[in-house]
Amino acid sequence: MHFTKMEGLGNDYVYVNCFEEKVDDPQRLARLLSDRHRGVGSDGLILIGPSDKADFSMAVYNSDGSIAEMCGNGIRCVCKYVYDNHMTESRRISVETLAGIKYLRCISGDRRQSIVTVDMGAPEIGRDRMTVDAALTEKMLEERIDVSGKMISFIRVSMGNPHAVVWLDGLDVACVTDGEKTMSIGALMEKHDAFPSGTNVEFVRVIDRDLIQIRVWERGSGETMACGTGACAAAAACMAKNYTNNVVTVQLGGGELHIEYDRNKKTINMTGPARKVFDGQVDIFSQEE
Ligand SMILES: N[C@@H](CCC[C@H](N)C(=O)O)C(=O)O
Repeated sequence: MHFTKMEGLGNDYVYVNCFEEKVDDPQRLARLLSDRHRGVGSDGLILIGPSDKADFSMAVYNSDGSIAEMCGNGIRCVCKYVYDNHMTESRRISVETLAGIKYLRCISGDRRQSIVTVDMGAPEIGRDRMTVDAALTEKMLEERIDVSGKMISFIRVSMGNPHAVVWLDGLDVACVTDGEKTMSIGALMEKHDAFPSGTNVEFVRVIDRDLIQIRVWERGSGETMACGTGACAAAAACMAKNYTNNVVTVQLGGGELHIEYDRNKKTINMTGPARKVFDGQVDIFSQEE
C-alpha cells in the first residue's frame, strides 16, 4: 500500500489515497502505522476519498485507532496532497468530514510546504453550544470537575470534535508540563465522565490580546506538537471570555497558527502550514499488532 507522511506543525499523519488503495480495517491500520517504533510513526491515519457532497472526503483515525470527526492540521495537508498530486487543478476545495463540509484555500506553496486557510465552521461554546458572541455576554461558561482530587475549571468547546479548554493561571504549571504528570491531567480529563465521547484538552496561557500559547493533550493520540481544532477551540474560548481580540496567533510546540473569528459568519478561519515529509510503501499483511 502506498502512503504519504505529512505534517502540520509537527502534528503528523499517514495519508492514504483511497481513490487508488482499498483499506479494509482502518482502525487497525491506524494503530499499526502510527506506532513510532514498529510502524511508520504518526499521530494517526487520514484517508482521502471521493464524496458526493464535496470535492473530496477525509476520514480521521487517531493513533489508538479511534475515529475523530475532524482534524485541523490534517485537513490542510489534504488540500496540499490533492493539489500536488493533480487530483484537482483548483486551489480552492471542499472536503467532507464527520464534522460537516469544510472549505479550504491553498494560499501559496512549493513541493515541500504550502500555506492553507480553512474555514473551520462555527465553534460551539459551553454546554448550551453558544456562538462566540452569545458566549461573550454570558457569565457562567466554565464548568468544574474533580480530576483525581484536583478541581479543574474548563470551558467546553466543540469544533465538530470535543475540546476542554483549561487556563494555566491558577493551575500548578508543573502538573501539566512535567513529563508523566502532564499526561495524567490530560489523560484523566480525556476519559472523564463529564465527556461521554472523550475530549481533547487544551492548556492555555494568554500572553496578550493577540497571542496565546497552548499545549494539547489529544483524545486518542496523547500530547501532540500541535492541534488545529485545539488551537481554534482555545482561541474561541479566549474570545468568549474577552481575553483576546478576534484575531489571534496561537503558539504551539510545533509552531504558530493564525486564527480569525469572522463576526458576520460566526465562523473561524485557521491559516497555517502543510508539509510533505515522504512517500512510502508498506506491506500491510506483514504488519502485526
Ligand atoms: N490533531 C487534530 C485533531 C485530531 C483528532 C482529535 N485527536 C480527536 O480525537 O478529536 C487537529 O489538528 O485538529
